[in-house]
Amino acid sequence: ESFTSTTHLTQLLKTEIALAKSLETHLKQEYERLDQIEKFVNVIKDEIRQAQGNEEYYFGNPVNSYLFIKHLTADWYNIEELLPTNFSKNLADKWIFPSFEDYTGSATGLLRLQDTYKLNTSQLANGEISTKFKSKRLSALECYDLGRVAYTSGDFYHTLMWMQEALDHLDKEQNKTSINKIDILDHLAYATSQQGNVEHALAVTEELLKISPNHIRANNNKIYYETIIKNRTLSKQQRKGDTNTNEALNPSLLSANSPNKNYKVKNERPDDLLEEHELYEELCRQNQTRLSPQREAKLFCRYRHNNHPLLILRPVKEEQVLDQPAIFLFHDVVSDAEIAEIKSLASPKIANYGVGGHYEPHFDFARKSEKDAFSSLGVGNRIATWLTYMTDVEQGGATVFPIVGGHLKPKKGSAAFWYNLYASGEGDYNTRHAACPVLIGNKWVANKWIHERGQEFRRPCSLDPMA
Ligand SMILES: O=C(O)CCC(=O)C(=O)O
Ligand SMILES: [Fe+2]
Repeated sequence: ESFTSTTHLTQLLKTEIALAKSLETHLKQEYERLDQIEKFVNVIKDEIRQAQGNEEYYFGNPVNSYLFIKHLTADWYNIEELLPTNFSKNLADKWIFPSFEDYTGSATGLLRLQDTYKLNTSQLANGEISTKFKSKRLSALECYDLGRVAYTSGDFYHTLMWMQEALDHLDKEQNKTSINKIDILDHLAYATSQQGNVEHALAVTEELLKISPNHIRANNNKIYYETIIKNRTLSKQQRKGDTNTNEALNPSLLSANSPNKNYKVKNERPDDLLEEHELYEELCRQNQTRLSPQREAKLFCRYRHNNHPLLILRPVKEEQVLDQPAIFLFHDVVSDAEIAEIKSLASPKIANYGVGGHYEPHFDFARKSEKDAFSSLGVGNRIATWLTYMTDVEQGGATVFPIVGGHLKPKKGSAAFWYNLYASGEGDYNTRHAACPVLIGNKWVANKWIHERGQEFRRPCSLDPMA
């Protein structure tokens, strides 16, 4: 019978071999897929174990909260693709997930903290935010992903730092499969050249080509970088009339410089920062107002009652923290119960700052050019600000006054007070202020703006514009 003829069976054996091979490949892919999902589950289970019941402390660490948002966005998007259709849709219908903007926002917040508080990339990546606060050491992939966010927004200053860091971590990692060295080198070379280090970009590109000689972009870039260096050298030679061969033209010399061996590269922060912004950051790094002894001598603390019967029984602790403009702190003016109540009232006057959360320098009053700023309210301009601090902030998050050098550290239950307008109704430009990024902890504030209407007797007008 032909069905059992040896020739036929031999033919079918080939089929079986192909089947076994194909199934094995499939199984291998399935194991890899499940392995990836399992790794992700383990990461987030570990995170839950650390965060649950300890939320304030855990999320008060900027690296922890950045990674947390990343797990629920970028990382989850990658895992989603490994799951059956509708799996994630069913979850998304039931639960709130952060958006991709939340992810890039928290990355930007982390990079902002790095700039404002001059945090060293390696220390941050090793989880050493400060001597007191530690978090986990970032993996090469996590460093790379942070660099990717910077790269996508055209921020090559931070891309360079984080790709370099990713490379250093990769060298030390046992399990190197998490991220491809080629991808890191590719980004590093580009960021490096964008930051003006063409020779180094060429060295990095050559390092990449050693691993992947046929990498198309790298090959093109190599030619491009070499051309730049050559033209630059030529023009230098023309200027000097110098005919010596420049060292930079010798590619073997360049590739001898391994890009991950502490190669000194120029990485300057873009210098389009406003002078005010530099002042603001500088003030954020200080931990107090710096005043001359003469000015400091004018400041005072006292109990204040304004002849109000209740306040006579229990006067308010008043501390003047700045003379010009006069800024006061009133201590222990709101109770925990009141704070809880205020926090529950979602309103634009209440702010909760997250990772790197801040508020750039601004005035609370409307300038003359902004004629209609508060017209819909019909209450006039903001005469004064009463800013209640509803949390202590472990590190950072001060309210600073860049023009006059004021620095107020948030203190739970205290409130800051200052006049934005002179009695004439003119704005006091020295009241320009900002909220520094929160480095560690959580910051809640409530603003009470006191408007002009209704204050006519309490603070009568003056005709002197600066009174
Ligand atoms: O949060 C702060 O320290 C200041 C907030 C502020 O200036 C504002 O909300 O207008
Ligand atoms: Fe303000």
